[in-house]
Amino acid sequence: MSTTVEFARMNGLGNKILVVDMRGRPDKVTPAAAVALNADPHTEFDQIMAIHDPKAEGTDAFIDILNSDGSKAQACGNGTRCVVQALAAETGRKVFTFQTVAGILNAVEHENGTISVDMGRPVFDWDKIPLAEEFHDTSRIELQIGPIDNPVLHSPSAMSMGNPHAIFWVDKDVMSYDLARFGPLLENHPMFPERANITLAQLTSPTSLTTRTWERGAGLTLACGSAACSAAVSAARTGRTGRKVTINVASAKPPGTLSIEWRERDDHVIMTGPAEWEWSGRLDPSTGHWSREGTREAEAQ
Ligand SMILES: N[C@@H](CCC[C@H](N)C(=O)O)C(=O)O
Repeated sequence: MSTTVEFARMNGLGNKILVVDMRGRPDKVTPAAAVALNADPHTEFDQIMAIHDPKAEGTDAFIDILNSDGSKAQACGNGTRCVVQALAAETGRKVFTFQTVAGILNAVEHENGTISVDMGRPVFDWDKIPLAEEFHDTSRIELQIGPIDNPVLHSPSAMSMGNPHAIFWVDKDVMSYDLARFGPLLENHPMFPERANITLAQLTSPTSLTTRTWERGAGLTLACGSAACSAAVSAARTGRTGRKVTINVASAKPPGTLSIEWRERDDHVIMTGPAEWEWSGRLDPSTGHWSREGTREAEAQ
C-alpha cells in the first residue's frame, strides 16, 4: 500500500476543502494529519472530505469528514459539492449517492456546473441536536450573549442538519458583528454538549438572506453550506420566508449564493451551488506530509 494518496484542494464559495482519495485502502486520514495540513498555509483548510470505498449497497462512497482541528463532522454541504465535482470529472457521471455517519446523501451535477445536494431532513428535537436543556420549541431557544439587559445576540434557532447549528437572527449587516470574539464562546457554550456551528442571519427580502458562520472545529469560515441550509429552515420555521430562499454568503470568495429549498413533500433540504477545483497533489494520510503535482514545490516537500 502506497504511503501517499491523491488529494485536491477545492472550495465551495470559499469554504476551504481538501478532497482526499482513500478508496482501496483500509486506513483513515488521522486527526494528526489534519492538524499538520491545517498548520501549513498552502494546505490550510476548513474540512477534509475523505472518500472511502462504499460500505452500504447502492452507495458510491463513504465520506469521512474532518474539521481543521482534527475533530469529526457529520455533515458538510460545501464539501459534498466538491466531492461531486471531483467524482463527476473523474467518471463522467452526474448523479451520486454517498454515505456519511449522519446518513445517506443524494447529489447531482447540473448541465451549468452547479451541484444540488439533498441534505436530508432537519432535526428539531432538543436532545438530538443536541442541547443540554429541554426545549419544547427549538425555533427560538433561551440563550444570549452580551449585557443581560441589552444582549448583542439572543434567542437562536437550534437544529441538527446532521451536525448541530444555532442561527442568530440580526437586524444589522452580519459583517458588523465581532463573530471572531463571540463565535468561540457560543461554539463551546454549555448549552451545546457537542459544540455547535454558529451563524448570524439577516433577512434581506421575503426570499433572501445573508449569512456568516463561525464553524465548530474550524472557526471563521468564508462559507458554510449546512449553516445556509439551517438558516433557510429557521427562516421558514419562524415565518420570515417561505420554503425557497437565496442565501447570500456574506464572506464568500468569490462572492456567491446558494439556493436552498426546504421541500414541502418530504421536508428534505436541497442545497444548490458551485464548487471549484484549485490544485491537486499527494499526501500521507497518517502524517499530513504533502506534495503538489507538477511543481518544484512538490520535490522540495
Ligand atoms: N463547512 C461545512 C460544515 C462543516 C462542519 C462543521 N464544522 C461541524 O463540525 O459540524 C458545510 O459546508 O456544511
